[in-house]
Amino acid sequence: MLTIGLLGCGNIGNIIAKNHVGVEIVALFDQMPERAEEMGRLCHAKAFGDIEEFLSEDFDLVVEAASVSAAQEYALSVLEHGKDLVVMSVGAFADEYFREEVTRRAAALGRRIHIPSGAIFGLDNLKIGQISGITKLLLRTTKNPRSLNMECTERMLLFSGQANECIKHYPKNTNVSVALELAAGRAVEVELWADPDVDRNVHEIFIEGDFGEATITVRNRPSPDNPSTSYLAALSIITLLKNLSEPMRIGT
Ligand SMILES: NC(=O)C1=CN([C@@H]2O[C@H](COP(=O)(O)OP(=O)(O)OC[C@H]3O[C@@H](n4cnc5c(N)ncnc54)[C@H](OP(=O)(O)O)[C@@H]3O)[C@@H](O)[C@H]2O)C=CC1
Ligand SMILES: O=C([O-])CC(=O)C(=O)O
Repeated sequence: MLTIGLLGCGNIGNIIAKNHVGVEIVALFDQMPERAEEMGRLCHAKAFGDIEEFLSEDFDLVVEAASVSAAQEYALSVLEHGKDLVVMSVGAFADEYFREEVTRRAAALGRRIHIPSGAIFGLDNLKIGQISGITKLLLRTTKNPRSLNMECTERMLLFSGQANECIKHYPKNTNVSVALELAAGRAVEVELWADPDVDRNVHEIFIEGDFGEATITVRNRPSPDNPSTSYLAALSIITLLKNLSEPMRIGT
């Protein structure tokens, strides 16, 4: 069975710990050591307070569910320790130089980096953008101000522009925009709205290209323990882990 180490023992980490399928969690790390220890009691895995010791433990793959800065800080080290990597904080790869460095190192070391579909649908066939023209790619994200850690009394446009700029300002809320960018192999326009009248994390994706047009609307339930993060994101990573060791691959 695939063995994993969880880097980040917050909301997504806890959902994985309680619901994982087809993998064994053996090691845990969080910058708040008490969170790793508490989770260790829950899933009988070893909690580490030191990243080097965590990465030196014997397991196959690190699941990062911590933060964009954690992904940037530890990705190379994970690969150097002979482990594959699942990155939830995909905004880390908005930095092209960093992305190329990590990809080069993974190739040299024979390691793999997996990016889950996270809080959206449609990432699979959007990859056709790597071989066929996509002329428009817009993500409109709308969240309750609570999910954005702010207050407002009416619908308000917080950001309009490119994904790689948006993620710098909203690293806890717009990782999906960078996932879209990586899948399609082109820039993504982003609008980020706060709306006190919505109780879901809504992602509307507008795509036009040689294939035709597509519009995808995802109305996500926020996670009970972290309203910034949609519950779908945690389900997505659990499913990715389940599928990693299955012989048949589904989706582009
Ligand atoms: N790709 C996608 O579609 C989506 C991605 N995400 C991203 O997934 C990640 C996890 O989400 P979620 O579980 O809800 O977040 P939480 O904040 O609930 O949990 C993250 C945990 O990781 C810890 N952490 C943060 N930085 C570091 C670090 N440098 N080293 C070790 N531990 C660290 C946090 O500590 P502390 O509380 O002290 O910061 C916290 O305990 C986030 O980056 C989020 O933005 C979320 C939704 C969708
Ligand atoms: O969970 C969501 O709805 C999206 C999110 O926070 C992100 O992409 O960072």
